[in-house]
Amino acid sequence: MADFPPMQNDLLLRAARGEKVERPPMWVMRQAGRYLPEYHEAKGNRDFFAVCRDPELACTITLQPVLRYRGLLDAAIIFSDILVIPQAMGMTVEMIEHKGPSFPDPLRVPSDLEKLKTEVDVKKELGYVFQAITRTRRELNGLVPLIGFSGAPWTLMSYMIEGGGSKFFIHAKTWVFRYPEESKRLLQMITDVVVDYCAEQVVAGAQLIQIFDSWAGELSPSDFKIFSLPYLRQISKRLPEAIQARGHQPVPMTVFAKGAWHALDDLCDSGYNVVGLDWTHDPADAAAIAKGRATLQGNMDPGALYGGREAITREVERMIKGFGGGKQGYIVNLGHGITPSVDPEDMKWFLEEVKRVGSEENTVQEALPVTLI
Ligand SMILES: Cc1c2[nH]c(c1CCC(=O)O)Cc1[nH]c(c(CCC(=O)O)c1C)Cc1[nH]c(c(CCC(=O)O)c1C)Cc1[nH]c(c(C)c1CCC(=O)O)C2
Repeated sequence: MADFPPMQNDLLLRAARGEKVERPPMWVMRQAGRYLPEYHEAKGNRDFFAVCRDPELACTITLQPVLRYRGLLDAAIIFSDILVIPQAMGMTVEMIEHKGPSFPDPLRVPSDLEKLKTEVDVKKELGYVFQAITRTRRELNGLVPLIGFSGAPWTLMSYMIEGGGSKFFIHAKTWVFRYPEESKRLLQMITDVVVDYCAEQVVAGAQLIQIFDSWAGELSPSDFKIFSLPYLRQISKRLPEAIQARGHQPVPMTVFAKGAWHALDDLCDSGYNVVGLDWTHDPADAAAIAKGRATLQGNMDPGALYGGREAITREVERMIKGFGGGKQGYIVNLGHGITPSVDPEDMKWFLEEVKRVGSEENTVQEALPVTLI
């Protein structure tokens, strides 16, 4: 077992486990990316997936926001992409500048499932991710915990069928409604790979795993229960077992099902320590539904970062107070990834304001008259 440096800041891990903390930990989805000039400098004109496959470069880029916002960010998230799983399953994925991911040969009919590998050796196909994780965990030297991640089965299935981003999800919806059994077969194939992939990330040094179901909101509430939730549950049940089978300790797990506001109650009982929220949730309403069953993570509208300092301060205060001050069961994040045109100084202001407001003594709960508690 790898021997990593002791942690200097484990706020994220304690909050994820539901412990009381001095202030809510904070990190930002897509914190390593295009809004940072140093990202463009490190990437140069290399292909996006070539950068993902270079552990040294992936490590450098992962550390960039943590070093720039030193003392503010409480976690690093490994620089990679959710689409490395379709690649490991035998599909070609290209990242096209200013357009996004593109699959030249997507799955269009059920017989296309035969094109996928039946057995995926994640160590062989995705070894570069594990190397990047181990290297980054060492380089971090205990500064903050390192988050590993995977796409959720439904989101990955959608990409594999659509062949890229989509407006109407014509192809993915055709599968859901015309080929439900074959859809479930594909979801199961992906789930099996996700479990192995995440377990190996933990073996390599990841200290928390987040599952991104970025397209969960495309499913109706009843279809979410059929085509997404069962597989998310399978992951949260099987992943700790898979980690233990490899002789390691399970780590906290986060589920982020964007757009699935209707499923919050179910997600709080789905075996994850943390439930990520997008900005369409009202913080106090979400906390009332969660009732302490899971730590909540989120959820400022990423667009508020375009609003200037006053707007950022207002939104940070509203968010943290809405989550009851955040000293238990809460992790600060945006409601989705930070966008490429955000000014890094505005991101800094956001983080500083979170630290200020999150460190305040008077949380909503503490301010309640003693007789009410
Ligand atoms: C849906 C999804 C993808 N990738 C990811 C998701 C889930 C999160 C979400 O919903 O936003 C996850 C992801 N992608 C990336 C990370 C790195 C770690 C981090 O969060 O800092 C993470 C966690 C790097 C990236 N992934 C990508 C970039 C930009 C690549 C570039 O042009 O340099 C980065 C830094 C490319 C990517 N990758 C993907 C898309 C749609 C795109 C293009 C459009 C976009 O950037 O939003 C698929």
